[in-house]
Amino acid sequence: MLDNNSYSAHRLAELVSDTTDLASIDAFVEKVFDTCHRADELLRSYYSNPDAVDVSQKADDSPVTAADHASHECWVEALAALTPSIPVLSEESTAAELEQRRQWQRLWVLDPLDGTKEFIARTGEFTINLALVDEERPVLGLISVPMQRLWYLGIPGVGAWRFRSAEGLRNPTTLKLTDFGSNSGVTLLASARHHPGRVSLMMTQLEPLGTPVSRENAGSALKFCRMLDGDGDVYPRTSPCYEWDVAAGDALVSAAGGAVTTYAGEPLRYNCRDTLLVDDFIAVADPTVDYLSVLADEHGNRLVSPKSGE
Ligand SMILES: Nc1ncnc2c1ncn2[C@@H]1O[C@H](COP(=O)(O)O)[C@@H](OP(=O)(O)O)[C@H]1O
Ligand SMILES: [Mg+2]
Repeated sequence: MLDNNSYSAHRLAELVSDTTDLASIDAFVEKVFDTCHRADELLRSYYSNPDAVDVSQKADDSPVTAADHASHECWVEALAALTPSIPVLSEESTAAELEQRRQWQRLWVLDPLDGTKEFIARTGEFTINLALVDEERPVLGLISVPMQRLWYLGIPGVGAWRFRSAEGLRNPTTLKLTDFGSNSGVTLLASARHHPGRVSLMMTQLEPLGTPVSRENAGSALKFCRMLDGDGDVYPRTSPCYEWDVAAGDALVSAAGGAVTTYAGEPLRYNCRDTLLVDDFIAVADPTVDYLSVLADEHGNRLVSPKSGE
């Protein structure tokens, strides 16, 4: 599947070189997919048995369920076996487990269940996000969509693909954002929960770049997947979110020829601050379109803030 001869593939091979018995990056990806199968099954089994979901509130008042914890345990155990020297930063890691994280140059960034509110509300719009980060940048991103039985894998500099989980590594669809061409309109990606006033302000700002401006809703990291499917042009984030919500999508969109940047046009950097909240960002399918000229000011600040439009 992969071009194992490219520079990025060699670099990735080096990064995971403590993995034993793996002849190629394909073999490595296959092992990751084995775990994905198991975690997907776990999430689907909780999803079909709401009585077992057991919702509680975290310190930041966001919900967490038995499904988040089960997926976390599944991944942490599998990644420890696959890449013993690469630590895991998960949404469900404890503070003690993350105490040394700023010293980690290379790490897995995991959201074992992104879209917990959607999972509880039974919209099906939840994902698993996994990224391998090296020196503050993602070098591999995987988003699993358990209810659609799809996996999206991106390796910047190598490529991006969508797989049907039933087929594993066989018959991937290559994802190239440039293949979709341009039409006259602009489709903005947002969550159904995102504030309508804020989203409509941004839609008005986008009008100089093409009309009609339309909105496509998708929860959590599914916004990245919709962009990779050719169903969205721009995903400007207006509300806070964490590194595990974004790192895998960043790798995937970049690998497919799009871009994810701050509002100053800089790449996002991971695991390099005390906070795990990610910088405000904008993901775009076509980096030649100057979205920042209408969505940011000359200092690189977004024009629509979390309080705008309320
Ligand atoms: N006020 C807030 N602060 C930080 N992160 C937030 C937030 N509101 C939503 N999020 C993040 O956004 C994710 C949902 O994405 P979206 O808003 O695009 O649908 C949540 O993922 P989890 O469900 O994994 O907690 C959560 O991490
Ligand atoms: Mg989560």
